[in-house]
Amino acid sequence: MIAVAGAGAFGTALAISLASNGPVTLWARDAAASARMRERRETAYLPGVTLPAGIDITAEMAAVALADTVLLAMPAQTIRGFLEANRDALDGKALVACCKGIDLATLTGAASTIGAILPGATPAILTGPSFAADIARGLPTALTIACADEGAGHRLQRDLTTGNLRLYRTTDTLGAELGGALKNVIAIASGACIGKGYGASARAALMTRGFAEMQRLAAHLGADPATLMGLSGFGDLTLTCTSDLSRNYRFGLALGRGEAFDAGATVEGVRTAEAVAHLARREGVDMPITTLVAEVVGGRIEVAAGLGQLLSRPLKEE
Ligand SMILES: NC(=O)C1=CN([C@@H]2O[C@H](COP(=O)(O)OP(=O)(O)OC[C@H]3O[C@@H](n4cnc5c(N)ncnc54)[C@H](OP(=O)(O)O)[C@@H]3O)[C@@H](O)[C@H]2O)C=CC1
Ligand SMILES: O=C(CO)COP(=O)(O)O
Repeated sequence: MIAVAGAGAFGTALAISLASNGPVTLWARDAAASARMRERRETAYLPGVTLPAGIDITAEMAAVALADTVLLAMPAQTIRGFLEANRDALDGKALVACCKGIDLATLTGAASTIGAILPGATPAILTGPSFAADIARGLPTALTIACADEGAGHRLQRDLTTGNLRLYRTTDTLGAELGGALKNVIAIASGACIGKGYGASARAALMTRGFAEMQRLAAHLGADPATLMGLSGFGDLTLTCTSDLSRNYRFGLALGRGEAFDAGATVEGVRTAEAVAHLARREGVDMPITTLVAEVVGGRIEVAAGLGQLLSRPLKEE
C-alpha cells in the first residue's frame, strides 16, 4: 500500500499517476483543504486536472500509517519537522523523499535526514526531470529511484513505475539527492541570465560551468559521478534551466528583470543556494555560481554585479 504525504503539485501528480496501478492515499496537512479536494476532486495546485476515484484524500496520519511505502512530497526545509512530528506513524516504512533541496539547518539531503530521525525506516529518493503538470496530464517521464538497500530499491522501482513514470534504479542516494537539489540553484542563475537579457549563449555557459561545480561537490562528498550524469543531474538541470514551467527558473527570470515573484511559491533553490554555499565553504569546494546565487537571493549583491564577478575570475583550464 502506497501513501503520498504532501498534497501540493508534485504529491498530487504522483498520486494521480500511481492511482493507475491501484489505490493510493494522499495526505494533506490541512483538514479543510483535504475535505475540499475529496469533495470536488480537484486542487488549485493542478488547475484543470480531475483527481481519480482511486485516490483516497485524507488529513489523518492514521491512514498514512497503514501504508508500507510513504512518498514525502513537501518542500525540503519541512521534511525534518514532518518526520519528527510523525515518528510513530512513519518508522519502519520505506520513506521516499521527493523533494529537491538541502536542509539549511543540517546541510544534508533528505536520505540522511530520514536515516538520522527514523533509523528503522528505509530511506529512498525519487527525483529527475519531471514537472507535476506533465505527470498529472499523463505525459511520459523518466525518473531515478535511489535506495541504498538494493532489494528495497527493486521493490520500489516495481511499485512506483506506472504507465507514464518510468523509473531507473540506483543505490546512490547521495548522488540522486544532490543532483535534484543543486540543479535548482543553477536554474535560478539561468533564469536571471535570460531575465537580464544576456542571452542563450551565456545561459549555456552557466549551465555547463554550473554542472561542473555540481559534479565537483558531489564527487567530494562521495557520490557516484555516474549518477550526476543521469536523470537526477544532467537530465533535470537541462529541463529546469530551460523551461518556463520551472518555478526556480521563473524566479531567476524575475530577479533578472527586477520584478517581484510570488512569495508563496515553492522555490527550493533559494534556501538550497544558501545551504550549499555554506557546505561548499565548509568542505573547501569551489562553487562560484552557487555562491553568487546565494549572495544574490540573499540581497547582498545585484545580478549584474554577480555575473560581472563570475566573468572576471582568473582564467583557468576547463
Ligand atoms: N512541482 C513540480 O513540478 C515538482 C516538484 N518537486 C519537488 O517536490 C517538492 C514539493 O514541491 P511541490 O509539490 O511542487 O510544492 P507545492 O508548493 O505545490 O506544494 C507543497 C506541499 O507541501 C505542503 N507542505 C508545506 N509545508 C509543509 C509542512 N511543514 N508539513 C507538511 N506539508 C507541508 C503544502 O501544504 P499546504 O498546501 O497546506 O501549504 C503543499 O501541499 C519540492 O521539493 C519540489 O522541488 C519535484 C519534481 C517536480
Ligand atoms: O524539479 C522540477 C522539475 O524536474 C520542478 O522544478 P521547479 O521546482 O523549479 O518548478
